[in-house]
Amino acid sequence: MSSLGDRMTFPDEKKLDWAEESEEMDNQTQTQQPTPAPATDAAPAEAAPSDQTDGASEFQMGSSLLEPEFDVNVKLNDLQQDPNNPLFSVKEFRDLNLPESLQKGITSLGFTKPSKIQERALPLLLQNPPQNLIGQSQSGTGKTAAFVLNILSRIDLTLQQPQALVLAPSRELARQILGVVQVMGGFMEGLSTYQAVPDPSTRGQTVTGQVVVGTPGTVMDLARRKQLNTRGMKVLVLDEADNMLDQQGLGDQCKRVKQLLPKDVQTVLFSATFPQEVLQFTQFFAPSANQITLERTNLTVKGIKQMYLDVSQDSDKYDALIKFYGLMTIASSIIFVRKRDTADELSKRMTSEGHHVVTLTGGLDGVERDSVIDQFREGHAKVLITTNVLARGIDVQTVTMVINYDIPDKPASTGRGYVPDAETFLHRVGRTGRFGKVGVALTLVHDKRSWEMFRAICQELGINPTKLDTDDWDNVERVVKTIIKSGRNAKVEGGETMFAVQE
Ligand SMILES: Nc1ncnc2c1ncn2[C@@H]1O[C@H](COP(=O)(O)OP(=O)(O)OP(=O)(O)O)[C@@H](O)[C@H]1O
Repeated sequence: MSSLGDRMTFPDEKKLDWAEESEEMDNQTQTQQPTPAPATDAAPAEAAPSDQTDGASEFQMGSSLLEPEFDVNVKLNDLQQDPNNPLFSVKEFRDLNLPESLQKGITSLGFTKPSKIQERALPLLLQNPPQNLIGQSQSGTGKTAAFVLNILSRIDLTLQQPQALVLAPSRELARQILGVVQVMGGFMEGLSTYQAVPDPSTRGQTVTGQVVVGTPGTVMDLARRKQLNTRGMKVLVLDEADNMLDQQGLGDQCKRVKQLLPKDVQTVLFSATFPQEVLQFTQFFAPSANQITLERTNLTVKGIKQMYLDVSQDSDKYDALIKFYGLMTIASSIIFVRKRDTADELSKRMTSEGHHVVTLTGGLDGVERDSVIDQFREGHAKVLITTNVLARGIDVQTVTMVINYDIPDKPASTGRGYVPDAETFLHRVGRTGRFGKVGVALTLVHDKRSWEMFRAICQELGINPTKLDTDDWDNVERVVKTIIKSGRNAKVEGGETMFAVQE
């Protein structure tokens, strides 16, 4: 893959008109049981959204990617008044009839208005008798709060036993969700929680927490050893549900956990992505579920500006990366690589050149992983190098740039070779641009195969990225700054877009 011979230029292909740029429309559809609509049966598209970065600058959304030169100011209030924005809402939190203690929890998190997914999902989730829900919404639009508020509103504080279970695909995500439960439930006197992730210090403990958040393997172990009593469970949530049910190992564990829960447990599945084949399967896991789904063309977050660097060969990627970092001050960034070895290698090289980076891969033990993610969250390290283990769900507000050092791929369904993984791409880049912020996603391509994979992903997701020319780094700097300022990928003078744009 890295040989010079692989390098090809595609002057014509880069101008191909197969991905006409379109303003994606937020086409979230909502269907109530008993007639759940498949993802493709979406309601007609609404009007094209206005550009997020055109908002007035009443308060800064923290997107100062290139401090101090570029403060991109976006007014959250403006975004939440745009019916085509996923953060749009006609309701206030108080219209959702949540208990007073939860209203206080919401206020303590600084939330003023619900997002579209919160406004739509919560009335469905809070109904009695409880109903199952499959909920899809773009990355960073507040799905966690939606399922956490439902859970907390159903906890009987007089009963000291597990009543709700959240399963997440990674230790870091489980810890993050638990943190939201604790803050949001901070005004519920006597609320108890339990973190079910591998932890030798809790071995043998009986789980008494009313809300249990963990990874499927640990939860299964706890249940098997009778440390977790599942009889009183009222709610089961699978976050990143498509990933949890799709993956062989996790899927089996989730199914086995579910079998241990009461038959009438309210089952709630959330994700930014539900590929059609997984969505079909989820209906067995969450029968008769209400559904809130998105059309495939609406999955991308508009605040995330897509760019790519085209280098000559695999071994040039590192130099390009370092040059890029040398150009601008980036608040915090995440570099995604395919393999642990690459993460370690990159980390070694960047550290030796004076960059303060941390690395998180599945190769670390739990304590090390906790320490790394905490350092990154607290801003002690500005660059996090990781694999797909952190592609989903992680919410670190200061992340203004995501770099795809390697393009995400997955095993082909035929069992032979690998194919581009658009879902993982979407989740990776979704670590920035959260809840209305502006972020940048930079992808490195270096040969025919990586170019074709990237093109396939862009085509699938309707992305039209801007090419950054590595022969002219001054121009790269100018182009990146212009894109961030203008808030649009196309029509940047001096920045070649991947595909011809039809006006
Ligand atoms: N109503 C709200 N008002 C303001 N901020 C909010 C609101 N709801 C959620 N947020 C914030 O938005 C950010 C993203 O939320 P969250 O992590 O739940 O997104 P998500 O939809 O689960 O994303 P992903 O698909 O990547 O997991 C968080 O920092 C959260 O605190």
